[in-house]
Amino acid sequence: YVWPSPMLDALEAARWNQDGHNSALLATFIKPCNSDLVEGTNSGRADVADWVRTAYHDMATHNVADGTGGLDASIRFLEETSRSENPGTGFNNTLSEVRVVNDRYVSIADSLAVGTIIAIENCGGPEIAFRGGRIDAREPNTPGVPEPQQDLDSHIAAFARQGFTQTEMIKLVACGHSFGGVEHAPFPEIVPEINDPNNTLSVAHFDTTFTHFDNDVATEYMSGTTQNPLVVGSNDTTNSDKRIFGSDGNVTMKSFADSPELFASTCADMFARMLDTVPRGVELTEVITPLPVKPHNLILRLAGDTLKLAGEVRFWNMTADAQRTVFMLLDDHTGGTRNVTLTSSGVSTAVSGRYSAAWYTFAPRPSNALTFLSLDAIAGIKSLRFVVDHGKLEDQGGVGFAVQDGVVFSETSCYTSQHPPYKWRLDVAVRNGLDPSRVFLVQLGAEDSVERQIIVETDIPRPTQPIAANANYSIWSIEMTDDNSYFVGAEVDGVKFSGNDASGAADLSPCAV
Ligand code: HEM
Repeated sequence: YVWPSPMLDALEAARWNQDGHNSALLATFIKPCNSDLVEGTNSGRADVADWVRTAYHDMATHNVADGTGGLDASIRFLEETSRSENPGTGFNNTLSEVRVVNDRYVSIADSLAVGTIIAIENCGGPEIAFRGGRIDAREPNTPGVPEPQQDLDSHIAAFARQGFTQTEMIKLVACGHSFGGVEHAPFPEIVPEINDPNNTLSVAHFDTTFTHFDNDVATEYMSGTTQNPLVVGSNDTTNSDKRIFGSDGNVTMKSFADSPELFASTCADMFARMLDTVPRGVELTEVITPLPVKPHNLILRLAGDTLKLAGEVRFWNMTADAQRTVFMLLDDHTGGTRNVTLTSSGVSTAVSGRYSAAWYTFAPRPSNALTFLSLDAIAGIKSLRFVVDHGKLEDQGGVGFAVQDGVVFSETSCYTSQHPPYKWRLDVAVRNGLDPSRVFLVQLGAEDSVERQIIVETDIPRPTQPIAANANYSIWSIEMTDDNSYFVGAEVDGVKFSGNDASGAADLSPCAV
């Protein structure tokens, strides 16, 4: 895709900025892979396993016939987590963690999907294709998660309802049960208390490497050494993995035991299918691959006769190198181009360090604070291009990286009271000649009644008399009386955009009296 595209940019960031500079912190929960931030590292549980199981239980309500259910974060509803098919604390723990990437563009369901992928990839697993665009359910789905005491026919029927054949059932269960195990508290009939200080919740694991993705679940099963509590449990009624794994005469499990590569590639496909099982009518995006060059968190504001620009750019598949030179070319509205040398600001990694990305800040010198580049407000700015080591021009195939300077936050915004009753004024600078059909504010972090982040827009009334900010911009103002933060947005020729510059009473200077 072509940058900027707010939703794809946000999904791409959640997916690929996994660890290090500007990462969304998802990876910190599963680093190292035996961490369980809620239950504790010696609990016998692990966040990676909880996330994978949560994704499956959320999806497992899907019905291919009527299109209901699927990966839609309906597992967040108490009505679902209190069902006997969903025992344990793992679902709530998972949601509280993966929601760090949930925002106005990344649904809770997308957070669960991307969290599951990042967990698997960083704990020994294969790379998994991620698509975004899941829509969070408004209400619980119909029950239908398989349970261990059910017979093989019920499981074949349940997976068929979810859209999977019997062979795919064997594959998906083996892939999932590469992680984690069965915990005593929710399943006392399957697992006794173990009384082990390194396994305080008494979890009987599916294989000996329960925090790491590998084919041990299959090799141990085929060699007869498995301790999988759903295979060798003392009560055969709950030995569902035994029935499922053996249901094709062990053909699938043998192929997995024989080839770790086949197991990994099969699981990459099966996990992607699981995560992409969504209610009918939901349209997922293309597979989100990393943009080779990606501007990040651009902030543009007007201060008198200058436009102030801050931001960073990320170069994919690049490691840190102090000798490297990176230039940014800023093309303005008058045909002029300014050349700025950028400063390295950090490195991020993805997929357990398989990929690195180098980040550069637009700030003229290293600084902890937001340091802005000052641009002439009359010439403005149209787009950015980049050149690394005097080499190839990075301009997205000629279109450049478009920057909108038509509607920006104005630093004349100010407060009269930063405490209840709040009183402040948000000023937006609109470039003369742009003629937006609307200028509005977008409330940061707004949620609807079922916790879905939503975009709440407040229109700023068009001024009856233009108030000039300088020769090229006029001010649109709105009086505010709350303590929320807002982005500035506008609609021009039917196209909506909104900035990254959030402001509230707390961010402003006092109004002149
Ligand atoms: C017939 C189908 C299945 C049955 C009967 C089943 C049963 C179970 C049971 C009883 C547990 C223990 C949960 C606990 O102790 O709280 C469990 C854990 C788990 N299941 Fe399944 N499962 C099935 C399919 C799947 C699938 C398809 C996946 C994912 C692809 C999956 C992933 C997991 C994971 C990762 C855990 C470990 C959770 C943890 O340790 O916190 N399961 N499963």
